[in-house]
Amino acid sequence: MNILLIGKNGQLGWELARALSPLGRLTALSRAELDLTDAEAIRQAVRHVGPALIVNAAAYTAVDRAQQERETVFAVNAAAPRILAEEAKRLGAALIHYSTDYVFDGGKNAPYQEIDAPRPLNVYGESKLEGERAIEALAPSYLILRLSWVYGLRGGNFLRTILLLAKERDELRVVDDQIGAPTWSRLIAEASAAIVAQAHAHGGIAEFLADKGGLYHLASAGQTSWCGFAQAIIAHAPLLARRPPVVPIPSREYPLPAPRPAYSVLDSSRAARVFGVALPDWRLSLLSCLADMMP
Ligand SMILES: NC(=O)C1=CN([C@@H]2O[C@H](COP(=O)(O)OP(=O)(O)OC[C@H]3O[C@@H](n4cnc5c(N)ncnc54)[C@H](OP(=O)(O)O)[C@@H]3O)[C@@H](O)[C@H]2O)C=CC1
Ligand SMILES: Cc1cn([C@H]2C[C@H](O)[C@@H](COP(=O)(O)OP(=O)(O)O[C@H]3O[C@@H](C)C(=O)[C@@H](O)[C@H]3O)O2)c(=O)[nH]c1=O
Ligand SMILES: [Mg+2]
Repeated sequence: MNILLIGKNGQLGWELARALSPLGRLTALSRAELDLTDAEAIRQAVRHVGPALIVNAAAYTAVDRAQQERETVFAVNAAAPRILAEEAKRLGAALIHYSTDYVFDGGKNAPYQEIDAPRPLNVYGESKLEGERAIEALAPSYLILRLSWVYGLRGGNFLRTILLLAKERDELRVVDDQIGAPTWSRLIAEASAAIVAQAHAHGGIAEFLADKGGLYHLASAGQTSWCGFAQAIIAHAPLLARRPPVVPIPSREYPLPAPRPAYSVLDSSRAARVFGVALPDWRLSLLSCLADMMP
């Protein structure tokens, strides 16, 4: 099976390149090799590879910068997925795409299900929702996995930021009124690969996802605040020379251009039921990830 992976240098893309490689002949492209703001380049790349499966791990993910760069954000997060959906349809290929808990407004106080109505608070979330809707409208065989608070040892993410700040600051001040579930990029990639691997028994990936695909939530079990996440990182990161205290603060004391949902825990039970993939509690995964920092 030919697999086309887009966004191979992102935190999730890097893990997907590893996790998907046993499943087929993988062509993995970086931004330098395929710029998703170039519609014609997307069509050419897909037609050149002729994949049975397209996996899109690329996105515009700078939530605050996105507020000022609406046009580029929508090109990458909405227009590009639309083109991928059109091309997947044309080839009879399956499309796997990732979305975010930031499609929700945070007004709920129980885990969000796939049937809950999205209402994004920021440009990033709006653009990701439009990308979802384009795929749902156009692709006959697709899987959209909505993720939350993705971290890993590579790329820009909250865990890496906290490890850097621990070296520089005597005290960290982190918001404790935004609740979600930190999710390790490696486990998302492995769960994605496990779903793809199930297609063998179901007549191929396009047939499998035409039947069982759709929109699914996939995040760690449990929940915490960014402050709770930061405290766990500082407590358990190996080889830290200093472990400064992490002080809880309200979001109003950490003003940012983009509003964020106060609550965005995802209910991932549908993915567990249909595909048998369920991620462990966020603390357990964090410990596995931190253990990976050891030489
Ligand atoms: N990070 C998170 O907390 C969350 C992420 N998600 C979703 O998960 C998916 C993966 O995100 P993640 O790995 O964390 O994000 P990263 O920001 O780590 O990676 C995104 C990748 O997309 C690439 N990219 C950006 N713009 C373009 C472009 N114009 N053309 C081609 N490639 C481009 C980046 O390239 P370059 O390396 O050059 O910058 C980068 O490699 C995305 O769909 C994201 O929306 C969902 C929930 C949470
Ligand atoms: C570094 C830092 C952040 N914060 C706050 C700011 C913000 O409200 C919250 C989260 O920080 P960040 O800006 O790193 O996280 P953010 O970019 O909002 O993360 C989001 O990224 C996108 C791509 C997603 O899809 C989401 O699931 C989510 O992971 O923590 C502090 O309070 N103190 C600090 O020292
Ligand atoms: Mg960020």
